[in-house]
Amino acid sequence: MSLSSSAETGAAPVTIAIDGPAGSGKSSVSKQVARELGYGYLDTGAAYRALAWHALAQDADTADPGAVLAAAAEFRYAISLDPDDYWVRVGETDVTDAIREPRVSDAVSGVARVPAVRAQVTELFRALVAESGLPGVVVEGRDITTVVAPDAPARILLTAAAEVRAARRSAELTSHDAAAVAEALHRRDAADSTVVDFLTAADGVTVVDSTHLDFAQTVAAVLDVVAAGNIH
Ligand SMILES: Nc1ncnc2c1ncn2[C@@H]1O[C@H](COP(=O)(O)OP(=O)(O)OP(=O)(O)O)[C@@H](O)[C@H]1O
Ligand SMILES: Nc1ccn([C@@H]2O[C@H](COP(=O)(O)O)[C@@H](O)[C@H]2O)c(=O)n1
Repeated sequence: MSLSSSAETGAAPVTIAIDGPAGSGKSSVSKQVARELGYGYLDTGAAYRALAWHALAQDADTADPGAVLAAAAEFRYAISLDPDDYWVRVGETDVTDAIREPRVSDAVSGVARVPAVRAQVTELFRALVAESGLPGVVVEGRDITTVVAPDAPARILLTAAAEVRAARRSAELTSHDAAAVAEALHRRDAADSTVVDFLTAADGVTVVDSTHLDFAQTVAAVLDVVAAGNIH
C-alpha cells in the first residue's frame, strides 16, 4: 500500500465513519473506499469477533459477562489497517479466517454487549487511528458514527433491505443452508440492536441505502458523501 503519512504533516488522521447492520456491505465497501482515498481501513467488528474467538478458545461462557471480562483481561490483539493486506491476530495466532466461522458469529453479540468490553475496545480503536501515521482511516462498525467517532467529518449509515443483505451473505457462504444463514444474520442484528442503534441515522449521519445499487455504485455513493464533506 502506498500511503503518505500524517506523521509527515503533523495532522491528525481524518476519520470516515461507517455504521450499518450485518451484511450491509460495511467491510467490503469501506475497504474499497479506503483504497480509492489512499486511507487505512479499520474493521472494528474484528476486535469483538477476535475476543469471542479467544473466549471460546478458553472454553469461557460468552453469555456470562464475568467470563467475558476475564477473557478480555488476557487479550493480546493486533489488526492490519492496510486494505490490501488485511490480517487479525490474537497473540501469535492469525485468526483472520477463524473469526468468520459461524460459531464465532453466534457468540460475538454476547461479548459485544458487555459495557466494560465496549469501553476497552473503543479506546483501542481511537488509539489505532491516532497512531496510524496515515492521512485518514475508514472506520466501520455499529457505533462508529455515534460513539467511537461522533465528530468525524463524514459519517454514513450504510444499509440495505434485510432480504438483500441475507441473500448477499448467503451467496458468500455457499456451503451453508441459505435459510439458516438468513436466520443467523437476523438473530445477530436483533441481539446487537438492543445494545447499539445502527438502524436509524443519528443527527448529521447520511444514509446510503444499497438495496438497489451494485457494489461499484455503493462505493461511488459513499465517496460522494465524503466529497460533500469537503475534507482536506
Ligand atoms: N452494493 C452491493 N451490491 C452487491 N453486493 C454487495 C454490495 N455491497 C456489499 N456486497 C456484498 O455483500 C456481502 C456482504 O458484505 P460485507 O461483508 O462487506 O458486509 P458487512 O456489513 O461488513 O457484514 P458484517 O457486519 O456481517 O461483517 C459481500 O459479499 C459483499 O461483496
Ligand atoms: N462497532 C462495532 C462493531 C461490531 N460489533 C459487534 O461485533 C459483531 C461482529 O461485527 P461484524 O461487523 O464483523 O459483523 C457484531 O455482530 C456486533 O455484535 C459492535 O458491537 N460494535
